[in-house]
Amino acid sequence: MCENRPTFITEAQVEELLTWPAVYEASEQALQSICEKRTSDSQPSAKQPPRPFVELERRNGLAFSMLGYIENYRMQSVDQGKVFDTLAHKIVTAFTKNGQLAKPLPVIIATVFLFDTMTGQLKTIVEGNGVTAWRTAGSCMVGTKYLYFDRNEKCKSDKVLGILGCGVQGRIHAIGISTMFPISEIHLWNRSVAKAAELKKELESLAGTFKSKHVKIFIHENVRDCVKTADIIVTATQSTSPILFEDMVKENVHINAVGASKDHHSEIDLKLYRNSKLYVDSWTGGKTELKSLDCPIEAEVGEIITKSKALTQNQRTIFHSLGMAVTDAVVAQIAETLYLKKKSTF
Ligand SMILES: NC(=O)C1=CN([C@@H]2O[C@H](COP(=O)(O)OP(=O)(O)OC[C@H]3O[C@@H](n4cnc5c(N)ncnc54)[C@H](O)[C@@H]3O)[C@@H](O)[C@H]2O)C=CC1
Ligand SMILES: O=C([O-])C1=[NH+]CCC1
Repeated sequence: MCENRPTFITEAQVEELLTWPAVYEASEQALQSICEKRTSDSQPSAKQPPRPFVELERRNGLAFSMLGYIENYRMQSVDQGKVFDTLAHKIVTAFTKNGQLAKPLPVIIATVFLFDTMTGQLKTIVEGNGVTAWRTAGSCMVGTKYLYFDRNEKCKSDKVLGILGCGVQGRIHAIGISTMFPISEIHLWNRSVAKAAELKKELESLAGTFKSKHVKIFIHENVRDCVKTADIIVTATQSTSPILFEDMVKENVHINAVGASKDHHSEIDLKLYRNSKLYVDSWTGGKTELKSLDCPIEAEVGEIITKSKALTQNQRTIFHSLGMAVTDAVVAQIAETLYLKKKSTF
């Protein structure tokens, strides 16, 4: 049925093509697109149903599917003046024993399929682990800007970043946030200190590319020491019980909650949730995947961006990033657009 074979974009190519300004811009558009309330004609719009999960108990495996359509969005840093629309489907598998294979594989493997929005034909397959990592950091960067840096004047100078969990997500959030925002100190904690030490080394080698040129990096043996001076915290572990408690954090802190396993809210103690203002990437995700969290949700970040809801000043904020199909769609779209541009110049 397909006249041409789909284009295939590898993880290595994704890494080469993506840039932080483009991912930030795309994530901001995606977070606005899902807001039900329209505040302007230029606001992008989108559809993304809740994601279905399939468990393969006997194989220690899990699969879920994320389908999304986003239209009327712009990415000036990718293609000036172009109005994009993207239909994408990401399939994620998580097989917990992959690391123990003779030839180890990542536990999580994601693949994004991009379809022609005029004909519905499959046009591009993008290996999706990099897309997932960059787009998750992209959402948290937008959350950090609107929920923290825009909060009040006190938030404008150099800030301290605390990273809990130094795996794929902890790493990419440390890099993305320090690239886009004035971060003077990065504090790292991981269950095994060796992994935090590895990330420290990598961040030191990248420090010249960060917004603050003299960033200092520290590793800690416990969470309390890691977060005690942090203005912005990222939780990116698979902890099934709370690791972050209210008496550990500063009054005005902003927390990006990324990790946790099946129970999306297990990293943060309930008292800290209840004494913070809780924001989500999407109401759909919040209402389904945070159903068992006994704490009210204030708003979607998109509602703050579009000003359909006001942000209360001087508050502690938690941004719960659950993951959205449309953020995968826009970041895969950056990769496809830049890949085809590069190919056409050869
Ligand atoms: N919100 C979103 O959109 C996304 C969320 N995630 C979630 O983020 C989390 C991290 O994912 P990755 O960085 O890809 O995984 P990873 O395996 O690369 O890193 C996970 C880190 O968590 C730590 N960890 C594991 N169990 C722990 C425990 N019980 N207590 C404390 N630390 C523990 C490990 O030491 C490791 O450094 C996962 O829960 C994953 O499901 C992943 C992708 C997108
Ligand atoms: O949104 C996403 O892609 C994921 N959330 C948890 C693991 C991957």
